[in-house]
Amino acid sequence: MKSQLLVSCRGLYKRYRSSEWVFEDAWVDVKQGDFLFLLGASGSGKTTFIQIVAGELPYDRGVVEVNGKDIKSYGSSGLYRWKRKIGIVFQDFRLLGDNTVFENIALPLILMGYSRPDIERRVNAAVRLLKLQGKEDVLCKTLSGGEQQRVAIARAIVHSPGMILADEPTGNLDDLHTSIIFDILKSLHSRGITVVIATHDKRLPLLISNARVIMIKKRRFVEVVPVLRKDMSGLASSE
Ligand SMILES: Nc1ncnc2c1ncn2[C@@H]1O[C@H](COP(=O)(O)OP(=O)(O)OP(=O)(O)O)[C@@H](O)[C@H]1O
Repeated sequence: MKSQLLVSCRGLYKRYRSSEWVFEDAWVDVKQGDFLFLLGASGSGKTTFIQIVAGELPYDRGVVEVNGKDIKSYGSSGLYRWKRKIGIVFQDFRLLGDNTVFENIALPLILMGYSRPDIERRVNAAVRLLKLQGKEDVLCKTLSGGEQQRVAIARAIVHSPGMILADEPTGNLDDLHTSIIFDILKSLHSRGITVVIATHDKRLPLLISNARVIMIKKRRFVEVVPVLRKDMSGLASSE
């Protein structure tokens, strides 16, 4: 069966105001069921790409199709429906420090108008999945970095998105916590969720068999086929 294309990015150009191009004629796609790593040096455009796919950032030229339709042609209600299909783990977590773990995870459900019993059921399931039991009433600002990371993932998946976009989901974590986060991401992927991970850490794709690896090089996307993965060693010198 042919995999469905979730994201098709063709000839993308993006720059911020009058600065240098971040993307220049960049092409990439994300298929349903992918476990995809987006690798690139700091400043190469990983966060920019995630924000464009999430419909949060405009771009200059090219086509970015999500679910078969140019994201620019979605009205506000179409964009809202697309956003409900995805979950984003932000690089800086974007948690509300003075709110509890439960409240933070519940936030997207409240905004989407879920009923109170549904919110409780879904948040409790996410809490169990992310192994946050016992922390529900703790203020987020008092959590460790690894715990905050897990809350950020729980909040991203609580509405059962079809795709999760995670920006440096293991940045600043030690190897043990990195492997805990990856076990969780693998488990989400095995439930059918498409996973896209942006990272500068070229060791991470080695944790997942059959992962797709896309590198950002010279303002374009370059797919690294498994047999050529030794090319990833050149990441540090990429632009
Ligand atoms: N709001 C902004 N205004 C102006 N320039 C920006 C803005 N956001 C990002 N940039 C620039 O765009 C380029 C790509 O940034 P981006 O954050 O997408 O890279 P990144 O690969 O995610 O980096 P990192 O790994 O350090 O987070 C960088 O040169 C950055 O300075």
